[in-house]
Amino acid sequence: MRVSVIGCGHLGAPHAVAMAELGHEVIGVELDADKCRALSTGAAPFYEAEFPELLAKHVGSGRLRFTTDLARAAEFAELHFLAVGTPLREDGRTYDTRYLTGVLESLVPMLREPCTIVGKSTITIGTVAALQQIIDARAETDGIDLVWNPEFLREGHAIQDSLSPDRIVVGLSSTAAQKAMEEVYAPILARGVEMIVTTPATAEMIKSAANSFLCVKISYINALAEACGLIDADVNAVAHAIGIDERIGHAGMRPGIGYGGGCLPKDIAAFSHRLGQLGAGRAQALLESVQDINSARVAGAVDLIEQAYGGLLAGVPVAFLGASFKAGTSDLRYSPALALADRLTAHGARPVIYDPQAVAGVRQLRPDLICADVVEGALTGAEVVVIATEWPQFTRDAKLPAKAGALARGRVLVDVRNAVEADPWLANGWHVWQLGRPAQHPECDPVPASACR
Ligand SMILES: NC(=O)c1ccc[n+]([C@@H]2O[C@H](COP(=O)([O-])OP(=O)(O)OC[C@H]3O[C@@H](n4cnc5c(N)ncnc54)[C@H](O)[C@@H]3O)[C@@H](O)[C@H]2O)c1
Ligand SMILES: O=c1ccn([C@@H]2O[C@H](COP(=O)(O)OP(=O)(O)O[C@H]3O[C@H](CO)[C@@H](O)[C@H](O)[C@H]3O)[C@@H](O)[C@H]2O)c(=O)[nH]1
Repeated sequence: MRVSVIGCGHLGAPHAVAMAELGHEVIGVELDADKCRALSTGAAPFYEAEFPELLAKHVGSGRLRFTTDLARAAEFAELHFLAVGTPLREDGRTYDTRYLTGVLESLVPMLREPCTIVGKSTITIGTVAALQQIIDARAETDGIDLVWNPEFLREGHAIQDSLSPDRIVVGLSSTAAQKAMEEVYAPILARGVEMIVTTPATAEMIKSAANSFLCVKISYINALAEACGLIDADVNAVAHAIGIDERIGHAGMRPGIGYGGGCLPKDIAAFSHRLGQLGAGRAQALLESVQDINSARVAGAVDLIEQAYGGLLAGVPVAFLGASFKAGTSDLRYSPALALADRLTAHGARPVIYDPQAVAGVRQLRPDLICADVVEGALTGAEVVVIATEWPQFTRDAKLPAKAGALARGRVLVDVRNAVEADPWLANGWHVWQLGRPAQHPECDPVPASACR
């Protein structure tokens, strides 16, 4: 098929590449000229595994092109994916849909043939009906169908999730639209992936419900981490043990400093507000308490760092490892790691940030923060080492404890992602602190933490 992808960011660019990999002719439309230029030369504008290779392959073959000119897409494609951003408005609880409405207001009058417009951006309940009105008012030809096809990809797994999704959800209202969706996803459907064909309203609900449930799970284990901290119990052991029951599962049960990123925080905020508007007060109250738990995580991490250091943090040099909102991405949107760096700074600490993929982004976004180009730069002279993002370079490198020991002044490791394997750190004389777990000490483990101070 001839396909366009309008908005080539963290969702749209991998989706465009995936569509080319499925065999379609693809034109990506990206408003940001620098990003568009980079993509056109096969250069990835952000870190995402497997993306650069497939981008170069399909730009090279000519099957995938990028432009800033929407008119080229209007003329070329029989199916248009919308993948522009839907950030929160300043009120912090409703989506700003101006990018979606802007694209539709421009695109629809340019269309000369019947075609399918497929929304992938995340929206709230009732938005498709409002967007349909734009099409009805501006279309100059019949046969323009609007479908909502929410996306479930995770950053860091964007290619894999696009090519092998768990399910495909399509909210639509015509058989022509259903045929178009079956055609564009045919190679995936042929592998047995289920396509859930439903109404636009149900598709909107499915996406909001999925992301908010992920938040519920994360906040549940994080609330248990708080409780474990009160009784010297081990939340990692709790998560492991309860997750063996397949009704609970291990996925999405890693305790830490809370969910961040460009999706979960905004999506649960918008969904809970919308539920309130719709009169679903109990569901709204549930999601509000999930958000409260999440908001408290960063402050809890500062308390743990103070406890681990054994005093106030004013003037204390901290090796701050990690800045992106999770491992596997350079994305800094709503990063709990950056929020923690800010809070430590507000307590007078002196964090020096190192991240394997996000240092350039931090320097651009937050020139006030101090960054190091290499991990050694952050470690040198540190009194405390904080693992703020669970990159395997920090959590699985057995040589890091000795390297850190040679460069740092203190031997205090605080892992606010509960992801580190403690043994190599303990063997190198480090004290290891994690959220909702008893501290581990080199000489006197398994004696309770308080006995070591
Ligand atoms: N990031 C993810 O993993 C993910 C996953 C599922 C759903 N989503 C949803 O997808 C949407 C996009 O998210 P994102 O993370 O890719 O955002 P993003 O900010 O990375 O990308 C959006 C892109 O759209 C471009 N754009 C804006 N207006 C445009 C226009 N008129 N024409 C062409 N391009 C335009 C922007 O320049 C930007 O590059 C959001 O609704 C988000 O909630 C994102
Ligand atoms: O057990 C866990 C899992 C995740 N997180 C945190 O939760 C946030 C989100 O993680 P993840 O869900 O992996 O990242 P995203 O790439 O933002 O993906 C989510 O948001 C996308 C945008 O809507 C959806 O498409 C995906 O299905 C959904 O997982 C990050 O800060 C993680 O560190 C935890 O703290 N514990």
